[in-house]
Amino acid sequence: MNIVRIENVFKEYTLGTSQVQALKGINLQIKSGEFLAIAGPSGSGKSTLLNLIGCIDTPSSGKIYINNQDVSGQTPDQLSELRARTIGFIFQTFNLFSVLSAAENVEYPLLQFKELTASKRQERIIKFLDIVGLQAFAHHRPNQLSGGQRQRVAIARALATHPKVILADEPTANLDHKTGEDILQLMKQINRDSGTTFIFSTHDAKVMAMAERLVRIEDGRLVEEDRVLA
Ligand SMILES: Nc1ncnc2c1ncn2[C@@H]1O[C@H](COP(=O)(O)OP(=O)(O)OP(=O)(O)O)[C@@H](O)[C@H]1O
Repeated sequence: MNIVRIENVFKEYTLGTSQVQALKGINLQIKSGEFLAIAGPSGSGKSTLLNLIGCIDTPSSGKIYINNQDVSGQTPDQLSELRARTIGFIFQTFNLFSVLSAAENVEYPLLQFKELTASKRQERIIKFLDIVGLQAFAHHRPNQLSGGQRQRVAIARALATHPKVILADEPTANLDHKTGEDILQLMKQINRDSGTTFIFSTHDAKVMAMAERLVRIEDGRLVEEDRVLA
């Protein structure tokens, strides 16, 4: 099943009096369970594409289907519901709340789900901090954690809502090479164990090499047949 289907998508930004064509006719299908890298140089359109897939922004034209739902016809409330229940986000700057502990950061997105009791939330916090190897750091605040540990908290937070797709915009950009590789390995392990689809952007060749499928974007276009890596 295709968890993401993108049909002839264009995205144009207005910057002052000029127009920037960030995406120029993107077609892409992503199957449930894929571990996919979107690679390309700075300014090529990677973040724009991830923001569209994540329903943070809408295309200028073309269609995007997430989990077989056409997102263009949805109201802002429907989109935020789809986002909350289907998509997890990981950012290059981690985006953790500095005044909350690791456990509270993981709990935060769960608070919007009224059907989850406090004890169910606790179960998920313990489960996902355990998966990312941070059970001993549950009460630490972000400034008491290393960059790699902060990104692990962000991964646990993204997983906690049981999303179908995790979107990661340059998840290793602020990490040293070894830590970045460990984070990618962890994401890959979770992908294999849980079947969660991962879509991440990168311009780092070593990170691309760890993807199972690689799609290249250049100047707003997919520039070559995407290839499945060994
Ligand atoms: N909000 C915006 N307003 C105007 N132009 C924008 C906006 N966001 C992105 N752009 C432009 O769209 C193009 C694609 O940008 P995008 O951020 O998607 O690239 P990217 O591949 O993610 O780059 P990077 O690797 O540097 O993050 C660039 O030319 C950029 O300047």
